[in-house]
Amino acid sequence: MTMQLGAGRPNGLHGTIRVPGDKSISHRGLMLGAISTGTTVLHHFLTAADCLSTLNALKQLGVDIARDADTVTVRGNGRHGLHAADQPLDMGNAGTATRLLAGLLAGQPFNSTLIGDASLSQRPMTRVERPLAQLGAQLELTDGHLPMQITGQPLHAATVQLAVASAQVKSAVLLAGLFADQPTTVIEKLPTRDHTERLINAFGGRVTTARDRRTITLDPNNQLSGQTLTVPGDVSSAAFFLTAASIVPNSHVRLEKVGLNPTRTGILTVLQRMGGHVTVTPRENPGEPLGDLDVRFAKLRPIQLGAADIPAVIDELPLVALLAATADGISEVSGAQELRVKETDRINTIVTELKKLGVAITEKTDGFIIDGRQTWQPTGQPFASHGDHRIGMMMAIATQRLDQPTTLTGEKAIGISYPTFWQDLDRLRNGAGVLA
Ligand SMILES: O=C(O)C1=C[C@@H](OP(=O)(O)O)[C@@H](O)[C@H](O)C1
Ligand SMILES: C=C(OP(=O)(O)O)C(=O)O
Repeated sequence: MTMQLGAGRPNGLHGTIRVPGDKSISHRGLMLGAISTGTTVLHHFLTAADCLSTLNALKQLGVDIARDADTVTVRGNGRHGLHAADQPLDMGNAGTATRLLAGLLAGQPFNSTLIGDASLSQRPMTRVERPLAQLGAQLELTDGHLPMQITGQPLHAATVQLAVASAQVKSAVLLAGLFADQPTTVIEKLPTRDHTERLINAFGGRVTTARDRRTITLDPNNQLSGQTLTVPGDVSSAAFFLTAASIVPNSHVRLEKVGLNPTRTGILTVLQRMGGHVTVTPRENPGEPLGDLDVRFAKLRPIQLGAADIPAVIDELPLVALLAATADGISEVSGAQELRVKETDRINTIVTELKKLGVAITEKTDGFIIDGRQTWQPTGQPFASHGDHRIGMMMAIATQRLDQPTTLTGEKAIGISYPTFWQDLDRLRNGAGVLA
């Protein structure tokens, strides 16, 4: 499918939006609700394809879940209440859902099979199989990938040192650890998003993080109980409009009620370091930090990012590339080899798409180098998502700087994480609720 995109607006993008709920928190809220006693209500749940894969898988496991617009009600089955599914669980495109569920299902008294779409079936699963095996889990992969057969086992305590900086792997071990006989400790390579830790505690569990921010211990001895919470806006979705307003002249955009968990806000640090004009107004919120972001067009400086910077900005690196493509100098991103195993090889798809804009970008094994001083000279080739939601949205944002219409193929992928992306973009193009 090909979509026509209008030329950028000379007056830029204007207005206020509230982006949909956080994808990471929506997945986790469902899973923890499912094994809690009592009812969990998630307001501002992300009703995108990835989170619906989690919702449907949990229904297949015997959980009663009702959805009314973006409010989801989960009637928890308690710690020992999940049932075997009679069909394989189809995780669609969702890496997070697959890895977290692998952890949750490893310690159940029944077997499960996980499958996924073509992209997910190429993503590495040994990264969860190995650490979970240390707790006694039995996962059988297909040449390191999906389909995954899980033979439910009683799990035991372990201290697990992770080989990759991945919140998905950490969370898989913690969710499995909820079903182990003794406390589980996970030692991360670098601190990664801590939504699982915060949410387990919010549901009445007990997770502690040492001062090094990398050593996390879970005590499995508490029954979780259902909660009512409002999912913060997804900072990874807000990042598209933070970028748009920063690179399209004359823009001024406000993003309300965005999650500002410091393990996720690398894009704000990047924008500040590049000389972007962003103001953060925090709001009171239990559990997860929240706030409003006000952003205006700015002339940007180049930036250098290394391995330690990557986890807090991992999903926003396509946008870092786009920001760098407008900056007054040479930017470099290193230590980002994890991008090669996302929905696409994102290093390759970023480079391929930005080259179509005439951007001076060089591919490295673990990142890219971009000279933003060169004027963009679009080649006229249609832009492509490559089936990757974040690549499709990055290019839709890039075209807001162009003064001619363009086309995008594979736009359907955007529904994986941001089904209302085009409405929000149109709203800002039309200057809805214009700001001074
Ligand atoms: O835990 C999560 O919710 C996620 C963690 C990240 O993956 P890794 O932890 O594997 O890097 C991120 O890319 C993904 O979009 C969501
Ligand atoms: C990498 C992503 O998601 P997942 O790993 O859950 O497919 C993403 O949303 O950018």
